[in-house]
Amino acid sequence: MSKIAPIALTIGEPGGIGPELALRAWQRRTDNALSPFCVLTPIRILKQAIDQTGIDIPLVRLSDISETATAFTSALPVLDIEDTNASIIPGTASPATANIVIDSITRAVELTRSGAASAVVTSPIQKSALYAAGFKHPGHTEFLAELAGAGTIPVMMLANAKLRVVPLTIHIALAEVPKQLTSALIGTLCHITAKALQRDFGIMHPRLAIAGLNPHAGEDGTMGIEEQTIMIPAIKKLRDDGLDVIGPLPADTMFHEEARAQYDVALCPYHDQALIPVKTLDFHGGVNVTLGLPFIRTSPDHGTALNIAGKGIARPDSLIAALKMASDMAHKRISTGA
Ligand SMILES: NC(=O)c1ccc[n+]([C@@H]2O[C@H](COP(=O)([O-])OP(=O)(O)OC[C@H]3O[C@@H](n4cnc5c(N)ncnc54)[C@H](O)[C@@H]3O)[C@@H](O)[C@H]2O)c1
Ligand SMILES: N[C@H](C(=O)O)[C@H](O)COP(=O)(O)O
Repeated sequence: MSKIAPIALTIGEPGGIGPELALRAWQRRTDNALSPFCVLTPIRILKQAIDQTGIDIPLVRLSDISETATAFTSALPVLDIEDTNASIIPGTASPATANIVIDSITRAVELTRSGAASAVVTSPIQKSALYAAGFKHPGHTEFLAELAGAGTIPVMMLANAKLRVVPLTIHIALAEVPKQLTSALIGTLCHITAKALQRDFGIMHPRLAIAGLNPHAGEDGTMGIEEQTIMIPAIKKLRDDGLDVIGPLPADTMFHEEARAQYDVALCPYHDQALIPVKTLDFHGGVNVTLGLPFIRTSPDHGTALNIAGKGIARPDSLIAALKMASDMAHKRISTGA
């Protein structure tokens, strides 16, 4: 298999489960055949997680990310981020550590864009704590798009072995959804999704299914008109462009097993419509991947889980799945030259 550069893993919210999951993932590196990764963080955050959880693994401070592969066999590699020395309390998210969280993401993107890292894998952030510190982006997805440069349109996709979903609108109030859902938005996001499924997931003829916004996909315009005015014209245009698209489908009946067999990805007008089925079908196997970026980014599908942070009981499955997906994507891009 081709060799890839190391994966850059961000620390996420230090008071959440991110630090202990990094320890656990390294601990299970051999069983899961994980590609070498390093964590971008002040090392004391991982030392504290070791003390608190009892996950007793060796750490090694790198002077350069290129040392990751050699170090990875015997210790978890750590690349330093400037410390604010703010105290960290497991189970409490704090704006005082926002600079660490943001620097870790920014540095991971720099390393990946320069080719020193093959992918960014992000640990969960506590959005409210970052907002309190002045962070202006709804989440990673939008922040990464800004770091990627003007004109980047990021597409959030969550995937597990049973389902792939894309929310067409992301972190906005439900009342805003009908205002932001346009034919142009649907068209653009469907094209980005189809291209990414071809390039990174080996699905050469992707089948897209679009969920309606209203109950029963509007019941022919009697329960809402957005299907008629926005969604059906967008789907017609996408078919004219050569894409395999069905919809708008009633959202309540498109996620059972036989229905899921009809498509490769479901695109849904709003966040919860897309994320509830995927997280319900397989929470611990889910990965959040951002399509449309000029670099690879994946993430576990769960959040900071403050209620269990520091106890050593958080499951690393989703982080491991995210690390594996990032590595698979990087290998595929090398082998196909894509
Ligand atoms: N990629 C990200 O950065 C990301 C993703 C989702 C949520 N979040 C943020 O996380 C914060 C908390 O969100 P939430 O409470 O809705 O969701 P959550 O995923 O943090 O927690 C939901 C439930 O699942 C459990 N859980 C989560 N991960 C687990 C794991 N690895 N092992 C065992 N149990 C686990 C938690 O204990 C909790 O009971 C919010 O600020 C949210 O915005 C961030
Ligand atoms: N919407 C995602 C979820 O609920 O899993 C999550 O908040 C992550 O968003 P970012 O990757 O943009 O931070």
